[in-house]
Formats: sequence, structure tokens, C-alpha cells
Amino acid sequence: MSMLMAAKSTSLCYSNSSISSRTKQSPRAVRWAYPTVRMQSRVHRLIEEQGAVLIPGVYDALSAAIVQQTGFSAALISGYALSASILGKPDFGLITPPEMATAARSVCAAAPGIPIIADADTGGGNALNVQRTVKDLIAAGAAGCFLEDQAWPKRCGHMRGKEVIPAEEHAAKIASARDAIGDSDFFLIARTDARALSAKTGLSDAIDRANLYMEAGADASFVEAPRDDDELKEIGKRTKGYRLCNMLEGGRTPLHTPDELKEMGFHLIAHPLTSLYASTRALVDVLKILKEKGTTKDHLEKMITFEEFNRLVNLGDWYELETKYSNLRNALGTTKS
Ligand SMILES: C[C@@](O)(CC(=O)O)C(=O)O
Ligand SMILES: [Mg+2]
Repeated sequence: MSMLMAAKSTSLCYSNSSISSRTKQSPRAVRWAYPTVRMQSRVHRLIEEQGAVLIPGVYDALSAAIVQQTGFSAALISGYALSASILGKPDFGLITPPEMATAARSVCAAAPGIPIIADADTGGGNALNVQRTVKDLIAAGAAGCFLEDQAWPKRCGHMRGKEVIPAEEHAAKIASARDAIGDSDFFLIARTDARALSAKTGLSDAIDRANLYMEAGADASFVEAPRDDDELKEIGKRTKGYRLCNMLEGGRTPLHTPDELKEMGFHLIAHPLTSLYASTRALVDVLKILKEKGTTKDHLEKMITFEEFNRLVNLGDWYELETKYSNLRNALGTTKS
């Protein structure tokens, strides 16, 4: 693995007087302990190769396998979509970090050819809880995570009623996550939900937070739910380093293509709910038909075929394995007799 960000100094110093003016704390120098020489991760390499990486959301092993087979170069496990698929409930702080780690294990196994970014929500508590959360995701095979500054219990960033923790507290959680990552191939995305808090200062507060989190050790920032193109451009200009843009259908941010977002300064383009909303639409539609008509015989085009599905889950490979071991068993039986 090549090295990234060979920084001149061994650690980063900055004065937090700009934040303290918001929080009314006395200014004091803060020295983040994170290493400034970092391993280049799979996600860094994708950004370098593609400029802007399009990343669909997944919510289980099957959706991850489909994303990989469709040719995407990365996927993200959406907390919203996981809450829907494992609980049938909204993204309202109901799923826990161990549930996300369990999902990450099966998702990563089902799509081993692409890096999987997991939605770590708020990290499961304070800076110490964050370390366990991050280590569990790394052990599960994830290639990165989002870590957001909402107060727990959090909710989807496009829903009303959000609150955030103090910027310094989240920065410490980011630094803690960075320490937990160590030399692992893992990309840390710091998200801020502060835009929603004030119509007047929300955007600049969110931009300040994003920059602070980058200084604390994030690989990329994610300002959640900007409201129009001017805000997107402002984020692209005023935040440091790599940036993620969240394209949530029906959310607060206008939808754009990767080329348009790249032009505005974004590097990771998340589509967290496309798979969930499309598969839910398909289910609702076909089940209505089944309920009304009692059969699907005139609507088979609404479904994947038996053959296509079996190809999707690589049934052929399982037949081959079956043959291999039954031949072996037969050969051993012949040798014995
Ligand atoms: C990306 C997201 O966190 C949704 C959101 O809050 O915008 C997810 O869980 O998919
Ligand atoms: Mg989420």
C-alpha cells in the first residue's frame, strides 16, 4: 500500500478560538494526536482514479451482491435502509452499532470485490464507544464509515427535529475513531447535521464543523442536507479535503449527476436509498397485483426470472462444488473397496 498525505509535521496544531466564540469557552490550543502520515485506503484510490465515485446504498447481502454485479465500484450500508430492512422501522435511532456490524459482515462477504462503507450513525456513544464501533466495522470487513454529530437518538438527516452535540465533542470522537483505525484500510467520513439548526447560520456552522472534523482526523467531510445548488457550491468551495454529497431521493438536496457534483467540488456521491426505494416500489406493486388477482401469471415481467435470479446468486458455482465433492467422495469410496 502506498502512503498518503505525507505531512510535514508529525501532528497538527490549531487554535480553536473560532469555535470557542460559538461555544463561549476560553480559547486554548488543541493538539490532535492523530498520525498525519496515513495509509492510502481503497476509497482513497477510487477517488484518485475516478474523481467522483458513485456509491449506492445497500441494506443486506443480496442488495450488495446486485450493486457489485451491476458494476459499481463501492457501496454503502445505509442506516436508514438497514433500519427498514431488519426492523421495518424508520431511521430514528433504533438500530445499534452491533446490528450494523453484523450487517456489514454479511454485506462485505456478499460483495467482496468492492469497498463497503458502513453508516456508523453517532458511533454508539462517546469517544470511547466510537473505538469499539470502528474496530467492529473493520473486523467485519468494512472499508470506511460515516460518523455524524447528531445527538442520540439520531434520525435521518432529512427529517425534522434534529439536534447536534458540541463541535469539539464530535471532533474528539473523530480523533478517537482515527486512533482506532490505526493502519487499517478504512476511510473515515465525518458528517455534520448542523445545517438544519439555523436558517441563518446553519450553513456556515456546518462548514466550520466539517473543517474542524477534517483537522481532527477525518478523510472526508459530509455536510448533510444542503438546500440548493448555491449551498452545494459553497460547501465545495469552503470545506477542506475530500467531500461527500448525499443524493437522497425526496430529501432536501436537489439531485445531480456525478459530473455536476464533481464540478461543484464533491468526490463521493452517495445514493443511500435508491436500492431500498426501488425494491420497495417493486414489492408494493407486485404484491398488490397478487392480492387483487390471486396470481402473477400475467405480470411475470415485473419480476426477475428463476434463471436470472439463480445466475445472480451464482447457483452454477454451487453445482460445481457439489459435483467436486461428490466425485471426491465417490473416488474415496472406490479406493476403499
Ligand atoms: C445517509 C443516511 O444516513 C440517510 C440520511 O440521514 O441522510 C442513511 O442512513 O442512509
Ligand atoms: Mg444514516
